[in-house]
Amino acid sequence: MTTAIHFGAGNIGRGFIGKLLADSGIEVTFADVNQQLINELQNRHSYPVHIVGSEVRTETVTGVNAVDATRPELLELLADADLVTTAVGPTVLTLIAKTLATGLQLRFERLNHQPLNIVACENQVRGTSFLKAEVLKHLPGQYQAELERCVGFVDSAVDRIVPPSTDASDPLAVTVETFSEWIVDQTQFKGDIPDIKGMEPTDNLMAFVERKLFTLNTGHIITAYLGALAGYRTIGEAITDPEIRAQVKAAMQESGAVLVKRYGFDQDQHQAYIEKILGRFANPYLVDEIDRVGRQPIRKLGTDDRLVKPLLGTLEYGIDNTNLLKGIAAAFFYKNDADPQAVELQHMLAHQGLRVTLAHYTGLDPDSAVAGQIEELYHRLNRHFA
Ligand SMILES: NC(=O)C1=CN([C@@H]2O[C@H](COP(=O)(O)OP(=O)(O)OC[C@H]3O[C@@H](n4cnc5c(N)ncnc54)[C@H](O)[C@@H]3O)[C@@H](O)[C@H]2O)C=CC1
Ligand SMILES: O=P(O)(O)OC[C@H]1O[C@](O)(CO)[C@@H](O)[C@@H]1O
Repeated sequence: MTTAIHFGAGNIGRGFIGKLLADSGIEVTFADVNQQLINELQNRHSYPVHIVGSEVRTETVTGVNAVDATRPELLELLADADLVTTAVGPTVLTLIAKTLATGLQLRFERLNHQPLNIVACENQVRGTSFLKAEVLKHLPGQYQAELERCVGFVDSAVDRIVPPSTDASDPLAVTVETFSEWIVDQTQFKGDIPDIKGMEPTDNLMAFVERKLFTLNTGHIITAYLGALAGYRTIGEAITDPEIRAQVKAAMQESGAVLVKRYGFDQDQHQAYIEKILGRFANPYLVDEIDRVGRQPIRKLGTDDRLVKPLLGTLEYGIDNTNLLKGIAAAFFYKNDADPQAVELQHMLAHQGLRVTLAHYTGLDPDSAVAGQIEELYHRLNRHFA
């Protein structure tokens, strides 16, 4: 039987990747640091997934186990596993890299030369390649050739909206939308590509990664920041505001024009993809807090992330970008005392002003025309919502 270790028994871990693996007959062990989740999974070996859309149904995932990610038992499991997946968040990849390297060393010391594939399922362009670079920092030099021979680091794109569950009666319950898409780079596997229903191999991953991040995530973050400014609490509330919906749609069309130009997507199909995403944001059965989608604004303002990368594409191809610029301006209003990045952003903004803060976190030239436009839009939004 194929065995998989999945790092992160959170929303995507339980509601998406772990479920697909278990449904495909793979023996899944979740590795996490949340003791309550670990205990519940070890006791019950199963959990419910509420799938909500035009129909609502509950499926039960069975036959799963859990291990404390800080315990040596995990290393034993890594020494034998066929597949490792993660859904822990990009910042935690750096932390689990050391554990992975130690497990791989044990595997190689035991002369296990079976192929192992590792797939990071994060909102990050080529997150698995990033993880590989982190693992290599911790793996002694004599094992690195073996790693290249036997371990596939497979980049992927993941798309399913899974907010924290509102089912207070069960800590393992998870609520997911009907839609799901998991696309993996077929060129990076070692050995056979595992047969997992719902995992789609492609030889053109970057097109799909950028399509997802710079459409769904771009639209989502702009919904969150404009929604927060207008005083809404959830994405569903914000996207039903006609003005916000129109701006979010226009921003996705701006980034969409870049994607169509860069990857040759069919224009009409891409428009339908945008409409479908707007419908997903408005899913009345999902309670998705603006603070979940807006979290870590500094990461999201990064040069390669969902706001600035599409903007740079519009500059490259000479495409209109008014709504993307407005989305970036709106990010500077995002306040959340529980989010250290939101606090840091506001602190710098208050002390250094918009241009310097913008340039610092986005990499944009503070004297560029777009920086000037963002500043102007920032002041306009300030006046509008004052
Ligand atoms: N929730 C969503 O709708 C989507 C999320 N994603 C991405 O999936 C990733 C995970 O997101 P969520 O599942 O929403 O987050 P989450 O916070 O629900 O789950 C993360 C899990 O990782 C665990 N964790 C933290 N540190 C760990 C460590 N050192 N070792 C092992 N486990 C550790 C946490 O305890 C938690 O259970 C993120 O990269 C996110 O951007 C991608 C698509 C959709
Ligand atoms: O998980 P992140 O990168 O913080 O961003 C939240 C985004 O990820 C998702 O959870 C899933 O793609 C979206 O709902 C949202 O745009």
